[in-house]
Amino acid sequence: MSNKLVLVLNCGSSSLKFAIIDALTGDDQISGLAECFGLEDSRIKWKVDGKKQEASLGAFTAHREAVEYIVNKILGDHPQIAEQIHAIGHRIVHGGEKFTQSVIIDESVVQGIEDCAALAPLHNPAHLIGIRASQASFPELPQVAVFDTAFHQTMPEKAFIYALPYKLYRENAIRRYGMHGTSHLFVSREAAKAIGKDIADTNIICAHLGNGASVTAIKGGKSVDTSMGMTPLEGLVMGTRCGDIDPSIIHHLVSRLGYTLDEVNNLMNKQSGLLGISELTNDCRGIEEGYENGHKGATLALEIFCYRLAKYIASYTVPLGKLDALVFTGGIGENSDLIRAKVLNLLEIFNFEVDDERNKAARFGKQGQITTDNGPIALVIPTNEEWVIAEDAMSLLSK
Ligand SMILES: Nc1ncnc2c1ncn2[C@@H]1O[C@H](COP(=O)(O)OP(=O)(O)O)[C@@H](O)[C@H]1O
Ligand SMILES: CC(=O)OP(=O)(O)O
Ligand SMILES: [Mg+2]
Repeated sequence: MSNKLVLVLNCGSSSLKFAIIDALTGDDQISGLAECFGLEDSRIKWKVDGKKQEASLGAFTAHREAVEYIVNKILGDHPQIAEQIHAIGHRIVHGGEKFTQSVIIDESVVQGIEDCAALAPLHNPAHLIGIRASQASFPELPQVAVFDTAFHQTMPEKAFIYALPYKLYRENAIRRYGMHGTSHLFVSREAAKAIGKDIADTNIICAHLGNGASVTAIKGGKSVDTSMGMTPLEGLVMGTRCGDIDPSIIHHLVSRLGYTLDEVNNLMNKQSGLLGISELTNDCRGIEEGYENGHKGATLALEIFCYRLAKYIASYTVPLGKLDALVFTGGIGENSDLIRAKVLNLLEIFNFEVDDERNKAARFGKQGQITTDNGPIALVIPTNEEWVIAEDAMSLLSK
């Protein structure tokens, strides 16, 4: 059978991740990242057959130029790959309540994504630019939207309604939506396979720890609670995002300390989290290095990150009742044996017993159990959001 390749685009506010991926096997033929949009040194990096390449995109360029570069230069150099692309799959962070599953993009879908932009102002406008650019570059190919929020649409009202006047939900769609759904879905399915259980009978807590981070309680394959909220700001401590804080701090910053609302938004999204606490870096590798060298800020940031995460994990035993596996994924979850061990030790009440050898072995893309066989199971499962997007695109198009 000929390969069914899908070009997957994940447009962020200042970057674009892409992959050309086989929907059947999940293997990527080409993958890369265009970054520093709008700055003097916008650039693109990619990998073909394990070989890394890099180029400048030109000063002050952004999504459109990046898509054009992918089409004209990268695919131009690899026509045998280009001609096997059947569809474009777009990661869309916010689909509100309108999109409960992936859809083929038409003008009404574009309008729907635009309608959700107020709920994800950093993400959805960038996705729309990516959709328009790839429609222009690939007019003959179908485009599919895959939503981060869709997986969490199974949450019950008690998990998604804020304790605000109900009218704000009814009239303004203000509620918790949750993100990283594509990752939580993939990882929970793989975890069920790894422990030899049917996903329908499985209770899993999944911690996706990347630049953004969220934890989800998954019962019978369905999301029943998750830590991100109306936007990706709620919940855990993240690279540059604060996660949960007392909402009155916003009023205090504006009325007493003279911040504008835009400055507060920027502060909480881009200057907080690991970066804000450590006063060193948002990158977990740098935080770990600081911690090893006795850097006070990095040590505190690491401690708060693990403490908040452990508290969330413990609280998700409430909707689940019982736990078959705790799963770590995302750049931090897949690589930081230090953070995993710290979190499992904080969860002592559940009797997790870290197996140091297994914990060290499950890094850099390797899946595995990281606890001993004497207690509850914690696993590392590398995520693959791009594969889910490619699979969804091909299965929608074959209907
Ligand atoms: N070996 C490692 N040890 C600890 N943290 C790591 C390691 N490799 C990557 N990370 C961390 O993973 C995070 C990025 O995760 P990733 O899932 O790639 O993010 P994104 O949300 O952009 O997809 C960064 O904080 C990075 O420092
Ligand atoms: C929703 C979100 O936080 O995405 P990312 O982790 O890619 O920033
Ligand atoms: Mg990611």
